[in-house]
Amino acid sequence: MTGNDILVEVRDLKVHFPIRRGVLFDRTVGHVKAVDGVDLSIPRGKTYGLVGESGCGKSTLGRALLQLTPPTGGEVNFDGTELTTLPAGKLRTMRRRMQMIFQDPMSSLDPRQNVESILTEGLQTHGIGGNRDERRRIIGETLDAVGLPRWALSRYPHEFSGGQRQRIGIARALVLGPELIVADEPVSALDVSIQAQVVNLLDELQDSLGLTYLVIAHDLAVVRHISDTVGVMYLGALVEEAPSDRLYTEPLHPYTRALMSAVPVPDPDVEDNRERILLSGDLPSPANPPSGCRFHTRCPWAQPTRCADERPALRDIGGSRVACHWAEPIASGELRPHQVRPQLTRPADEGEDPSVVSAPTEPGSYV
Ligand SMILES: Nc1ncnc2c1ncn2[C@@H]1O[C@H](COP(=O)(O)OP(=O)(O)OP(=O)(O)O)[C@@H](O)[C@H]1O
Repeated sequence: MTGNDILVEVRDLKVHFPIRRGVLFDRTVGHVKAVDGVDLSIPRGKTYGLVGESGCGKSTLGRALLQLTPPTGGEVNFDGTELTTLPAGKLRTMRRRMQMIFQDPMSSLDPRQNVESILTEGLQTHGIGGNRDERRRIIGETLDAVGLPRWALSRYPHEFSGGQRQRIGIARALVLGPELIVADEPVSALDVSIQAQVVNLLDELQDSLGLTYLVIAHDLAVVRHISDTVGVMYLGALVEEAPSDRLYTEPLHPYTRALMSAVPVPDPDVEDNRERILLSGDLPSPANPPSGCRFHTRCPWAQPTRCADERPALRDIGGSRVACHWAEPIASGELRPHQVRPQLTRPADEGEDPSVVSAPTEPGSYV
């Protein structure tokens, strides 16, 4: 097995949810294009971090990858098997190898089941562990792996802290011996002090068990340290994908640059002088995405040509994949962001906060 052995390959994946209206006769009046043409691959034993703001389609992509939400189009290949056309019975068998960890362990764990029952359920469903002793052995090893004591078995989810509950969630996935784990916001419901422990646990488990991860997070800091590759999503599509270090040190897509510029830096001197990129407007609706580049309505570098009418493909630029027509002149500084004018949000005599500025929305020019 090599680092380039691809475990998961996603091609042109689409998930379009129908928008239905009508009381007597249901009719489809449009579609929410939650995922709209995503290509990505994850080598075995590696971590792919997926980031982007709320509503950009991260969770839907994770669920579609595991076929928990049926894709509308595209392909998902898992270890050589195409999942989108797999008969239901075979897909159920395959599920053991692909597990999910959720954001809020409290809502994903049944409060009426104790830990032993939670962990036994999956083993029984998949016919793992021939008898009670064998199942107990597997469960005991899994508890050790996630750092939970044996007495946890007889306890219920509400008797644990948030961090311990997430360990139960991880144990529930792990007990089946999966190869791929999709972790959807695995630490965002936890106290900051606990987040690092859970991230470290995921890291250790990957090392000891050779797991492959898709880690979904809106927080760039969470994925940075555990990801080998990071993909940035905007309105259902990847806008940039790069090796983790490179993405953070050399973001190329204007949206990635804006996300990075919002992350505070601990060094006060750097913090005072760092570039901050303001995005104008809200995230457009995935039911009615902008034409051309979906980011052009908020992009500080948007140009009068191409951006509004030509959807940029993800293309290779020195080891990153970037979906921007103007990535090279932006990176070189030849193309500059539109100036952020101090434009007050309310008339001056209404007691406004003069520090509040908004970026202009009209496209600028090549300078
Ligand atoms: N079952 C569904 N039916 C209709 N629309 C849906 C469904 N699930 C998600 N969506 C819509 O798809 C879009 C993407 O949602 P998704 O939850 O995948 O985004 P996300 O990036 O994971 O956001 P968050 O971090 O808030 O979960 C959103 O506009 C959401 O409202």
